[in-house]
Formats: sequence, structure tokens, C-alpha cells
Amino acid sequence: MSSVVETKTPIAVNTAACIGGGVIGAGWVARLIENGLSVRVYDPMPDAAARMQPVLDNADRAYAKLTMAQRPKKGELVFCASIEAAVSSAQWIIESVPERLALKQSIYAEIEEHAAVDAIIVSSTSGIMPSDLQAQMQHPGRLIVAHPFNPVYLLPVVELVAGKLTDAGIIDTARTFYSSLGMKPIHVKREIEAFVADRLLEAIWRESLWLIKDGITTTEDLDDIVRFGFGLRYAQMGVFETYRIAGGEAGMRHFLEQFGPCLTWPWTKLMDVPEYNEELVELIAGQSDQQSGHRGIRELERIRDDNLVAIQQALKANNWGAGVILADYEKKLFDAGAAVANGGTGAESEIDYSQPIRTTERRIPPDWTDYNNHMNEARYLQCFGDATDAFMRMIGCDAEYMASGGSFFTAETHIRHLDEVRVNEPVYTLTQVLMGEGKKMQLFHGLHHGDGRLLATGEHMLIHVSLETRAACVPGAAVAQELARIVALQASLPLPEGVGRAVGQVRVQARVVEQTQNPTEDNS
Ligand SMILES: NC(=O)C1=CN([C@@H]2O[C@H](COP(=O)(O)OP(=O)(O)OC[C@H]3O[C@@H](n4cnc5c(N)ncnc54)[C@H](O)[C@@H]3O)[C@@H](O)[C@H]2O)C=CC1
Ligand SMILES: C[N+](C)(C)CC(=O)CC(=O)[O-]
Repeated sequence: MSSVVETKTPIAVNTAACIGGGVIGAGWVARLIENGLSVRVYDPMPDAAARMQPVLDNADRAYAKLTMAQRPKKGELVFCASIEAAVSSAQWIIESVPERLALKQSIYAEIEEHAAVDAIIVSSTSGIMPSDLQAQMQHPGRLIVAHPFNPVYLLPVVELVAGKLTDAGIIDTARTFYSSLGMKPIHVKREIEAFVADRLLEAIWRESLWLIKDGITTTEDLDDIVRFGFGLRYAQMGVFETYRIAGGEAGMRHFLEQFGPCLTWPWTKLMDVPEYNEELVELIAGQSDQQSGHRGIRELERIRDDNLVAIQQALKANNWGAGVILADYEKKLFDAGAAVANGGTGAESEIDYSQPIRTTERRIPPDWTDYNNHMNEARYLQCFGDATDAFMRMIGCDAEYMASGGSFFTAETHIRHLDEVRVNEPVYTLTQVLMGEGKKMQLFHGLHHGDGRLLATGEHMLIHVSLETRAACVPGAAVAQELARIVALQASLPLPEGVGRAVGQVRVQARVVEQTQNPTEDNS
């Protein structure tokens, strides 16, 4: 994926500024740099950079598990001493400072003094109306709210809200921009305090505070009721689809018929608000300390991130909800990844196909290792399979080509394990094309450690097939031509060491030869 995000309006984003680097600012920084954008941060806290680093480390760890696709080269991160230095070269400016209208307005005034006049300014506010935020701006048309969710680097949804003075077209620009970051932008059609999600969250938060304050339950039991129950449902279906199913065959109508009358029963205390005072803080924070105080925040973040990654991957396997967003994001990464691995901007034209081609590049994720404390053998095949996929895309055998009915199937594989690799270590694959003719394609991948050591080799015979008939057939003209071109370019390369090897036990091979020469009824 290119680090330059082309948006629908004539604005190309390659540098973003983040004003405020706390919980949400750090989350934005992580998502932006993981997607290859350069980010300039301003936060007046003297230790802002040191406080942000563990969040960036956790994000890096989560992304390594989120997708096996090669991600763009991480964007540059610069901490700036002033708003001026942060925004002057940025095309996209994200404000994530504390939730106070006057503070936010004073920051926009300073941003407008130094930013390009066409730079977009975006607030992360949880609930202040964009019309109020833009009220004192010189160029209010360029401000919108893009309300994210914690952790910003993993949760796809972002609520987009325009103010009364926002220019037409900015929402579309923002939709394109956030989609390119692997997010799911949702346009909230009319501005309202707290938008949509925080209205819902506020309801459950207020009710929860009442339930603890009234001694009905504890923070721990309440959390268990959520996470062992309806919380599991909400990762995959929302309020209305869930309750439609709860209405049985008759669906939503029956559900409303059955539970509609409860609306007038005392099933909520939402009409009332618990008094916010020291006693409430002690009660809630004390129980929370008892429940979770034995773990640090960073450790809790990692547990949360691992679970969010696993949930999104499960949804991807079911082609549902947030999993569809992850699949689309990965497709973009895969399409661009191999080209970027070969250096430069990622343009296919920059790849030197006369040499073994750098097809993938990654670090070994924590869950790829086994009881021997090194990469599990199944993952070697994954590395080689991904390298084959990357090469297929290079010759034009991509999603579009497959949709037209052609693809390659692997018919035979031989893997040699030569050296160990451990968690978090960098690896890359180099691919040599041994043959590409008619229906057949033979590839030889070398899996290398980042320091150059050869860790394993994979030799693979692939057959081109029709996805309709599942029978072998010759590839389409463009794919065949590109494959032939690369084969010709690599024709003078020496054959790689280990090519054509079988599992090399001399005595077994001798038996194979003998059996072939003297077939009996039993073994023919
Ligand atoms: N924490 C959350 O769960 C969510 C928060 N938000 C919104 O994001 C915004 C930021 O919230 P958090 O990150 O949670 O707060 P935070 O308190 O973690 O971070 C705020 C950061 O802004 C910095 N800051 C203060 N004055 C500044 C100034 N004049 N210029 C630049 N930086 C300044 C602070 O040093 C701090 O690092 C708020 O508008 C909040 O409503 C949105 C979604 C979720
Ligand atoms: C509590 N909060 C209002 C800041 C929450 C949000 O705005 C979104 C989230 O991440 O829950």
C-alpha cells in the first residue's frame, strides 16, 4: 500500500499532525504510522514521547498478529515543540486534547495561523457538536468530527459528523481517508451531543453506576454479566439484528409485542443521574482496583488487543461484520505489499525481476512459535504460501483475475528446514522462478532471517486451473506473458542450492528405485 492516500477531493495525505498525544492521540499516531503516514505530534507534556512509546509498542505487537499481509514501511514520527511545527506541513490535522470547548477552540485558532489553508482539521471529541467547535474559526468549512474508539489502532469504526459550516464534500474526503486506514467510517447524518455511540455507552455507564451504588452488584459481577453474555453478541450483531432474532420466527414485531410494555415498567434508572461525588468515586474505583488492580494498564491493553485481534480474525473467517473490513484492508495490503518489499515507492516497475524477487517481509508473531521456542513448522508453509501468493499477484494473478475464473493450485511442495527463527525476529523471502510454461509454474522460495541467514527453502509446483471446472488449463494471455517475461529474465541465474531434492535417505531411495524396477502386485 502506498503511503500516499489519494482522497476524492484534490488532497493527497502523506503527512498528518496529531495535537494531543494522550490515550486517543497515541492511538491515532499508531494507526497512522502503521499505515505508512508521516506523523508530527505536539503535546505540551514534557514526557509525552516516553508515555506514548509503550502504546506504539503494543500497537506494533497487535498489528503483527492482526494480519499476515506485509504492511507498508512504518511512517516517520516526529515530536514537535509547537503547534506551528506540527501542522505547517500537514494535510490532515487531528486534535485529541481534553474535552473542553474553549481549549479546543483556542487550539484551532493557533492551527489556522500556521496550517495550509486546505488542510483538513478533525476533532476526536466524544460529544461536543462540530458547529460549536468551528464557531470561531476563520475557515470553518474544513472542520469535522471523526470520533474514534479506544483502542483507535484496532477498532475500525469512526463516527463522522459535520457542523453547520462544514464544506460539502469533506465527509466524502474523510470517508476515503479513514477507509484507506482500514477503518469503517459511519456518517452521523445530524449533529447531536455525544453522537450515536456515546449516547448508547452513556446509557449503559449510567445504569452500571446505579447498580453498584445501590449495592445490587459489584464491578466484577457486572463485567462478567457483560463479557460472558450480551457483550459476546455485540461483537458480531448490533441491537436490532440481535433482538430481531430474539423475537423468534415472528422477528422484530413479536419482540416489540412482548417487551414493548416493559418500556413503562421501572426497568431503568436512566431518567435519573447518580450524584457524582467522592463517595461514588471511592466505591467504583475501589471495587475496580480490587477486580483488576493486580494487572498493569499495559498488560491489560495487551490482553484486550489479543482478544480484539482474535475476534476480528474469527469474523473474517465468517466473512461478517468487522471481519469484512479486515479482509478488505488485507487485500489492499497484499496487493501493494510485494512491490513495497522490493524497495522504493512500491511501483511494480521498480522491481528487478532478473534477480530472486523479494516477495514477502515480516516479523514472526508471538503465536507462531511452539514448545521448542521457535517458529512452528506449519508456519514455514504459511511463509512460502504467502510468497507464492505475492508472486502470483506480481504476474497479474490477483483478485480481479481470479474473479474472472483463473488461478493456480499447488500440486507439490518440498520444504527444507535449515535454521531456527524465534518470535519477533525479521524474515523475508526471495523467490526464483524455475519454470513457467503452459499450465505449469515451478517456484523456489528461500526464507531468510533479517540478517541474511537462509532459514528454509520451499520448492513448489503449481498448476493453472479454471475455478469454474476445477480442471487444469493455460493461464490468460496477460498472466502467461508476464510469467514468461520473468522466466526469461531469470533464465541465466544459477539453479539454487537444494533444488529438486527429495527427502534424502539413501537407503529409502535405493528401495524406491528397486521397487520401481521390480513392481509386484502388492506395490504396483
Ligand atoms: N479516552 C477515550 O476513551 C476517548 C476519548 N475521546 C476524545 O479524545 C480527546 C482526548 O481524550 P484522551 O486522549 O482520552 O485524553 P488524555 O487526557 O489521555 O490526553 C489528552 C492529551 O492532550 C494533551 N494536551 C493538553 N493540552 C494540550 C494543548 N494545549 N495542546 C496539545 N495537547 C494538549 C495532554 O497533555 C494529554 O496528553 C477528547 O476530546 C475525548 O473526548 C474520544 C474517544 C474515546
Ligand atoms: C468515555 N468516552 C465517552 C470517552 C468513550 C468514547 O468516546 C468512545 C470509546 O472509546 O468508548
